This record gives sequence, structure tokens and C-alpha cells, in this order.
Amino acid sequence: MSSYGRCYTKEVNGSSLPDKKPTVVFVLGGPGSGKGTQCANIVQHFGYTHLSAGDLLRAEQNSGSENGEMIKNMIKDGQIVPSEVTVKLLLRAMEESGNDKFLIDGFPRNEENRAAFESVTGIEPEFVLFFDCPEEEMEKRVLNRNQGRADDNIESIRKRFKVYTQSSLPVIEYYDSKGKVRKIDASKPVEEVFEAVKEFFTSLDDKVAA
Ligand SMILES: Nc1ncnc2c1ncn2[C@@H]1O[C@H](COP(=O)(O)OP(=O)(O)OP(=O)(O)O)[C@@H](O)[C@H]1O
Ligand SMILES: Nc1ccn([C@H]2C[C@H](O)[C@@H](COP(=O)(O)O)O2)c(=O)n1
Ligand SMILES: [Mg+2]
Repeated sequence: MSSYGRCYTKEVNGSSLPDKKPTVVFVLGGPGSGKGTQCANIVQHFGYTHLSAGDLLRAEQNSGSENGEMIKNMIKDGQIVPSEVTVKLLLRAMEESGNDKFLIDGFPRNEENRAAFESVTGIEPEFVLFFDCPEEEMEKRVLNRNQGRADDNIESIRKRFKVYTQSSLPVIEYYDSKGKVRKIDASKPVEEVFEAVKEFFTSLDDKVAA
């Protein structure tokens, strides 16, 4: 397990806690809502490291890992890969980054993801950026994306929407009940969405500096 995992695992909490917990913002929203696009802008302006759970899983799939075939099949089918795999990838990437500010994009995708990350790391997100976008618009964007993704076809997209509604929206509702959700109208043009996004990160910087 990475040192982030060790440091924040409950049984070793206490004397071995590092000086400062990392800042984590979860970036959630349906397939094609613009999470990756906006994360690239946030990285440039606010110095975060962007970790896309989907990108990490695709890289793991292509690395010849023993989990490669399972990841490939689950992604094609729009299913959510077991948290054990995804949390391990996230922790490794956090540690390798050398940064202490992370945008975790497309995670947690279900209650199992959420509980696993919290229990392994003890980290609570600073807030959850939620890109709210009508399904019709998301479908149009994904079908026009042209990045060669195996799940950007109408059959996989329909399955991803179903999983999003059944498994991911309840996680957003959970964080909403804790006052952590910052909702953005993601149907607007990229620049307008970023104007709204910027406000939340500027407020956080102001809070940290105060
Ligand atoms: N506000 C926007 N208006 C129009 N097109 C957009 C907007 N934001 C992103 N796009 C385009 O929509 C497509 C999907 O965007 P992006 O990859 O950022 O979504 P995502 O939320 O990361 O999706 P996924 O969950 O499938 O990874 C891309 O082709 C991107 O250029
Ligand atoms: N927490 C996650 C994130 C992603 N996946 C899998 C299943 C998704 O459909 C796929 C693509 O993710 P995206 O790039 O659209 O964020 O990756 C998962 O299993 N668990
Ligand atoms: Mg993405």
C-alpha cells in the first residue's frame, strides 16, 4: 500500500499522522458532462494534480496487469470496477505526484468506492464539484468525442447512464446532505462553465490563506 494509505489507515493513525492531510476535491457528473475538460483548466489555474479514475483504469488495462481483462470488460459494459483496484491506483498516483492537492475525477462512482477511499485514507473531500448536465447533451458530447474510447458507443453509453443514475447519483446526494456539493450548470459553453468553477476554487484558496 502507498504511504498515503498507510498514513491515513485508521489502525496507524495517531502518532504517525503526517503534518498535513492532502486537499482532495472529488469531481463528479455524468459521462460527457465535461469533468476532464474542466479539470485541465483547474490544473492550469490552481495547481492541482488531476487524477481521472477512468484514465488510471485504462492505463492499468493497457499495462498488461492481471486485472487488465476484467477492467476492459467492465468498462465496455459501463460497470464499476471493484474499489480495491481503483483505490490502489489512486493512492499510487497521489504518492507519485509529489503534490498535496488533488482533483479526483470520476470517483467515487458508487457507495463502495466512497466507503473504501474513506476507510483506507481517512480523507474527506474539501468539496464535491458536481457537473449537472442533461442526458441528451451528454450523449451528444460523448458520441462526438472521437478519442477512440471503447465505451463511447451508444450501447455502452446507455449502460453508463443507467449506472450513473442508480449508483453515482446517490453518492452525490450523500455529499449534498453533508453540505459538500458545489453544483455547476455544465450544459453551458466550456468558458462559462469554467467561470463558475473558478469561483469555488478561489473561495477555497481564500479560506486556506485566511
Ligand atoms: N461545456 C461544454 N460544451 C460543449 N462540449 C463540451 C463541454 N465540455 C466538454 N465538452 C466536450 O464534450 C466531450 C466530453 O467531455 P469530457 O471528456 O471532458 O467529459 P467527461 O465528463 O470527462 O466524460 P467521461 O465521464 O465520459 O470521461 C469532449 O469532446 C469535450 O470536448
Ligand atoms: N471510479 C471509477 C471510475 C471509472 N470506472 C470505469 C467505469 C467507467 O464507465 C469507465 C470510464 O470512466 P470515465 O473515464 O468515464 O470517468 O471507467 C470505474 O469502474 N470506477
Ligand atoms: Mg473523463
